[in-house]
Amino acid sequence: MLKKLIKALPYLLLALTISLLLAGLDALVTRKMLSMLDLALKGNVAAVKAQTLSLLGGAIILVPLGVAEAMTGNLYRKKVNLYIKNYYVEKVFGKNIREFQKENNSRYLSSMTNDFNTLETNLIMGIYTVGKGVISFLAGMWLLSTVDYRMILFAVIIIAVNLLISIVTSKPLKRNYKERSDLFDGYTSYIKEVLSAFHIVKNYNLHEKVTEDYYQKSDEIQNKGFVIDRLISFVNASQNFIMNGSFYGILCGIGYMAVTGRITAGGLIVIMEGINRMTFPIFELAENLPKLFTAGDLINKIEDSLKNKVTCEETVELKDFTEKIQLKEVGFHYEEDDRQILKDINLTLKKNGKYLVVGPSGGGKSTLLRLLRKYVNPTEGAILIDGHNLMDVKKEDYFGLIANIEQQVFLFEDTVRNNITLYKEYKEEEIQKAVKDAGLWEFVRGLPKGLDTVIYDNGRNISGGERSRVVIARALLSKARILFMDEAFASLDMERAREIEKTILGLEDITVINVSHVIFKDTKDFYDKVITVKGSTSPLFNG
Ligand SMILES: Nc1ncnc2c1ncn2[C@@H]1O[C@H](COP(=O)(O)OP(=O)(O)OP(=O)(O)O)[C@@H](O)[C@H]1O
Repeated sequence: MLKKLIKALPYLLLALTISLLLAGLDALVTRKMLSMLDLALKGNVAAVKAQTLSLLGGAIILVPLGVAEAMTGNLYRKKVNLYIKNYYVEKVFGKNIREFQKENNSRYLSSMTNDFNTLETNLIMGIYTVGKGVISFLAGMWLLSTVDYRMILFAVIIIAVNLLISIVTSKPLKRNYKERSDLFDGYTSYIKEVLSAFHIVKNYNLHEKVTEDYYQKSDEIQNKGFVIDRLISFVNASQNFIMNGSFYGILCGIGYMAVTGRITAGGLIVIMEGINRMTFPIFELAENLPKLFTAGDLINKIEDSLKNKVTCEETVELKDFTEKIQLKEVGFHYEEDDRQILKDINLTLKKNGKYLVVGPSGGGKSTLLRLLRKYVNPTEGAILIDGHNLMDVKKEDYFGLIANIEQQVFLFEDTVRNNITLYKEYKEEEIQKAVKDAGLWEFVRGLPKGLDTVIYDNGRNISGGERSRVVIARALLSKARILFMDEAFASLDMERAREIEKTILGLEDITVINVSHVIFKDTKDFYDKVITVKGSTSPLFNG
C-alpha cells in the first residue's frame, strides 16, 4: 500500500508546489505592502506610487493560485484514494478461494468503509495538511526573519516541541485506533448478519435481542471514539499551551523592540502577520501529526488481512486438458481440524468422461469437489492433471478450464445476457444454443426484453429454478473442459432436472463430475462411473 502512496507522490508534490508558490507570493505581497506603509508614514508618496502596480499585480496572481491550490489538492486526494482502493480490490481478489471463504467477509467491508475513511482523514489528507502547514509556517517565519532573524530560533523551538509531543502521544492513540478498527470489523459483521437474517428476526420475535446487541456494539464503538477524542484533546491542549506561551514570549520581544524604537510600524505589523501565519498551521500540525503516526498500524492490519496464509509457488502452465485427472493415495483433513475427511483415494477421471458422485451426508463429496476445483490441496497423496501435480498448476490456467454449477447461485444486477456470457464475447447462435440446452428458452421468450431484461438483486425478480438455469447456461456457454456440479438440480422440478442432466451428459467435449443426492434411473446409465464417497470410514471409498 505504501508503494501506491509513493505512486501518488507527483500529485502531492504538485499540490504542495502550488501551495508553496501561493504562500510565498502572499508573504511577499504582505511584506511589500507593509514596506509601503513605512514609506507612506515617512511621506515618500512617489516611492509608494512606483510600487503600487507591482503590488497589485502580485495580489491579482494570488487569485488563480488559490484556485489552482484547491484543484491540485483535490486531484491528489482523488488519485491516491483511487490507487489504494484499486490496490485493495486487486489484493482481495488475489486471495485463495478457500481462505476467503473461511473468513468472515465483513472484515473486508469494514476495511473498505471504516478503515479507508480513517486512512483518508489521518494519512492521505494528514500528509497534505501537514505539508501545507509546514509551508505556511515557513512563510510566516520568513516574514518574521525580515524584521529580526533571531525570530527563527523561536520557530525552530516551537516545531521541535510540537513534534516531540506528537511522537510521545502517538503510542496510546495508535493502540486505540487499532482497537476501534477491530470493533468496527465486529460491528459490520453483526449488521450484515442481522440484515441477512431479517425474516428470522421478524418470525421469531428477536427484536429485543437484536436491539440489545446492537446497542452494546454501538456503545463500545462510541466509547472508543470518546477515548480517542479525549486523547486528541489532551494532545491539542498541551500543544496549544506551549505554543501560546512561545507566542506570548515573541509578543513581549516585539513590544520591547517597538518601545525602544528598533522596529518600525510596518515591521511591527509584519511580525504580527508572521505570527498569524504560523499560528493556524501549528494548530493543524498539532491535530494531524499524532494521527499521521497512527496510520502505519492501520496499514499493517489491512495488509495482514490481504495476505494468503497458504502460498505455494505455481509453476506449471496448463492451457488445455487433454487426457486424464488422477487421484493417487489422496487424503485430506481441514487445517483447523484433525479429523481425516478423505483417505487413500485412488481414482482416474478420463477426459470427456461423465462421473456421478454420490454418498451419505457428511461423507466428503463437497470436500472431494473442493480438492478437484483446486480450492484446497490434498494433505496426503497427489492429484495429477495430464501428469502435472495440480498443486503446481497456475490457478488462472486451471480456472480457465473449469466451470461450476452450484446450488448457491450468484447473479449480477445486469441483463440475462450478461449474466450468461459473463461479459465475454460470444456469437448470438452460441448464446441461444446454451439458453435452449439449459431449458431457459421459454423463460427468455416470455421476458419483456428477452435476453436484455435486467435481473435485479441476485435474481429477486425470477424463480429459484430460473436462476439455476441461468447459471447452467453460463457453464454450457463457457466451453469449459471440465464441469463440476454440486447439487446443481436441487431447485429444479424432476422433469426439468432430468431434461437438463440428459443435455449435459450428451455433450461430447466436456468432462462432467456431478455431485448429487438425486439419482434418476433413466440418466444413471449415461454416466461412465458412479463414485461413492463414504468418508474415511470403511469402506473408505469406491469408484
Ligand atoms: N471447513 C471445514 N472445516 C472442518 N470440517 C469440515 C469443513 N467443511 C466440511 N467439514 C467436515 O467434512 C466432512 C465432509 O463434509 P462435506 O461437506 O464434504 O460432506 P458432503 O458429503 O458434501 O455432505 P452433504 O451431502 O451433507 O453436503 C463433514 O464431517 C464436515 O463436517
